[in-house]
Amino acid sequence: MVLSPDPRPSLRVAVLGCGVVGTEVVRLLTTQADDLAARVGARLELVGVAVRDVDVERDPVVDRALLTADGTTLVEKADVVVEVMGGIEPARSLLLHAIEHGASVVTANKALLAQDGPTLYAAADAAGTDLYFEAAVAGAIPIVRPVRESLAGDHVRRVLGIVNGTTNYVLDRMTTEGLDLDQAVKEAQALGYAEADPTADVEGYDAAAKAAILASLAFHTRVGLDDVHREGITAVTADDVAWAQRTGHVIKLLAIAERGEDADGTSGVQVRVHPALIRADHPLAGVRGAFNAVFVEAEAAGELMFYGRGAGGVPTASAVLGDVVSVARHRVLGGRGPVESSYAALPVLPAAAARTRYQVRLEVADRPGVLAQVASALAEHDVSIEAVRQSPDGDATADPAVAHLVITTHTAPDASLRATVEAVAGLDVVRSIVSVLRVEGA
Ligand SMILES: NC(=O)C1=CN([C@@H]2O[C@H](COP(=O)(O)OP(=O)(O)OC[C@H]3O[C@@H](n4cnc5c(N)ncnc54)[C@H](O)[C@@H]3O)[C@@H](O)[C@H]2O)C=CC1
Ligand SMILES: N[C@@H](CC=O)C(=O)O
Ligand code: NA
Repeated sequence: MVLSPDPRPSLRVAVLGCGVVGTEVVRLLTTQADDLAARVGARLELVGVAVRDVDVERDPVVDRALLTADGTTLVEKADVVVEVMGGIEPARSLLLHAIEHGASVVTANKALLAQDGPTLYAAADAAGTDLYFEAAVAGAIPIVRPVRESLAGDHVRRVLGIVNGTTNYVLDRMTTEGLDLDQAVKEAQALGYAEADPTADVEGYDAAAKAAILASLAFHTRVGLDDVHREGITAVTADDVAWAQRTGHVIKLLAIAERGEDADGTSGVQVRVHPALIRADHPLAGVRGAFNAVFVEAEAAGELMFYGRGAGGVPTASAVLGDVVSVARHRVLGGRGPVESSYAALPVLPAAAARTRYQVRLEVADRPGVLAQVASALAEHDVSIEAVRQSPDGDATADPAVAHLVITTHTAPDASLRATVEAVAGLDVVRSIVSVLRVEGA
């Protein structure tokens, strides 16, 4: 029997990078080829995969004949370029080159978008092509599209969530299995969750990049990596994790982007990433392993929650392919996806403007009147106490002259809370401040 050729046009797809995500993108492009063709209205022809070293042993799904070390030439012959190599260069130059040659681009590269998104947007705008990046924030979870498109008619007030799978996995393993940070990071690397350099995860850079991207989309304002207040999880100890549990909390690395006001009344947005205590019965506390969850609070829509797999090659490839189908459809049917929206240009406020609560653990002299001194230091800074707890039996320090206090404050500006902790640390009766953690998600 002679098969008649497929009458549909075809689009040439190039993939840059063939690691954890790239391999799964190639697998989906190959194994789902017929369904993708039906959904797009054109066959997606994989014309090449750019890698550093073509001789490295790879998953058999990747046809060796398609490998090339010359990404520049590859992108010149593609209609759609998928960038999953990570890092700033050469990813940035290759994407710009691809766009200049008229390609639509899909990237999972949050580091690049948070550093130089506006350049990529401007290039895509000038060339009349698409720039899509669903996989760059919270892996498989549809969150970029909902914030960029579905909520385009609403007024977003706040975005709060867990957007880094590696640190969530690590904190979860520390909480449930008592692993130390290094052991848990090694596991996350083996599972394909961690960035090429896991420092990006544990120091909060990856979450900060995602927070910057979400804030830019939610508030129609350019927010870059440097605008995000960032604290990672390296200072979180096993003792912090145990104390969190004792006080009915879990520790999560949170990304928070919200509208707010500075001390002088300036309205703007405040974006931060830091570990925080969350009440054990809060929905975010139940986000386990490498899963992510993002809450979006919008004026008309109310509260929305997005939950799913935030890391890993297979789930992330799903988000990449969703974007590939979208940009490919635009090439077949005409039209384009959204361009950059930064018209609101809101001021980005410092972390000091954030309103939050603190839980402070401190060691004090175990004698009458100490609590009153600590309480009055807080009151002088207008910080009120929600709860005070003394170390329970069996957990007191070995020295009977020293007591362990856990103070949880009510909400106050971060700047006041910081000043309060400094004042408390300076009291004669205070031996040491053991830890200071924010409490979120009241
Ligand atoms: N692994 C995950 O769970 C997720 C990763 N991402 C993002 O996806 C991108 C890729 O991540 P992974 O696949 O995990 O990284 P990976 O390190 O496993 O893969 C990157 C691949 O790109 C190749 N590459 C790097 N520089 C190159 C160059 N100059 N020329 C040719 N090839 C080059 C590397 O050799 C490697 O094979 C990154 O931007 C990452 O942030 C996004 C969401 C989830
Ligand atoms: N390293 C990232 C991968 C996805 O973005 C993470 O752990 O979340
Ligand atoms: Na996503």
